[in-house]
Amino acid sequence: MSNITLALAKGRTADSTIHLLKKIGIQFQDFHEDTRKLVFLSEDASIKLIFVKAVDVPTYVEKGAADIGIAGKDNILESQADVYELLDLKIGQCKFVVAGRAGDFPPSKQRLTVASKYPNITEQHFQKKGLDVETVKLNGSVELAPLIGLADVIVDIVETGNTLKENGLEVFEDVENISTRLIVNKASFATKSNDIQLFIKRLTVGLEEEYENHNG
Ligand SMILES: Nc1ncnc2c1ncn2[C@@H]1O[C@H](COP(=O)(O)OP(=O)(O)OP(=O)(O)O)[C@@H](O)[C@H]1O
Ligand SMILES: O=P(O)(O)OC[C@H]1O[C@H](OP(=O)(O)OP(=O)(O)O)[C@H](O)[C@@H]1O
Repeated sequence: MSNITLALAKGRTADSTIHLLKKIGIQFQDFHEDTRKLVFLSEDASIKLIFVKAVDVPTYVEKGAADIGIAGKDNILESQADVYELLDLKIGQCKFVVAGRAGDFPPSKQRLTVASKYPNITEQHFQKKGLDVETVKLNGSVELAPLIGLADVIVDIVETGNTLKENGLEVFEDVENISTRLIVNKASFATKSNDIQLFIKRLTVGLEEEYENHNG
């Protein structure tokens, strides 16, 4: 019987996460890149995996529908979920930045309008700086906002920097480093302590091995 339910983010980090789990001996036989299936049982029957939209992982874990979640720090921060964050899997590394039209920093305005997929992170960042901003929540293609006058700046993820560059934008300020993290439901951490600690230990060893393989 499976003891732990693990919510895993669909999308660009899923394959690397599945690969890491495989390395520590947790395999899902019927999992493949294009699957439409949402629930999987590991071959050793120790883990039930639910495959959910990245932004929803913290919700599943906070509500206890999953004991453990693997998701980006961006979605964990934005959700403000009351969960334990216990491990950095170093997958999906990127960063949050404030960006805008090249050469336009600081925009000559009293109250900035900021477009972002992440309104909570945006407001917290500017609040810390003592700046009152108007936040416009978008669901994608955020880089468009400063180009057509919807916002003065954006708060978004940058990985290679290609999207900013191709749209004539530049980084004004770094906000936070992002990577894939392991989160745990607070009640599960108490009631399933042994199973969860063992899982974390196996993952930690797997990550150390990956690190050693990459660094000679
Ligand atoms: N270049 C990147 N852009 C966005 N997210 C990235 C990038 N590189 C790594 N990530 C990480 O990958 C996670 C999942 O990203 P992905 O774009 O697949 O999900 P999503 O945001 O739910 O997708 P969608 O854009 O379809 O809503 C992010 O939460 C983030 O932690
Ligand atoms: O620095 P880069 O390597 O160019 O990556 C950053 C881009 O990738 C993400 O967008 P995504 O592909 O998720 O599309 P979206 O605009 O629909 O969110 C992010 O929101 C940036 O737009």
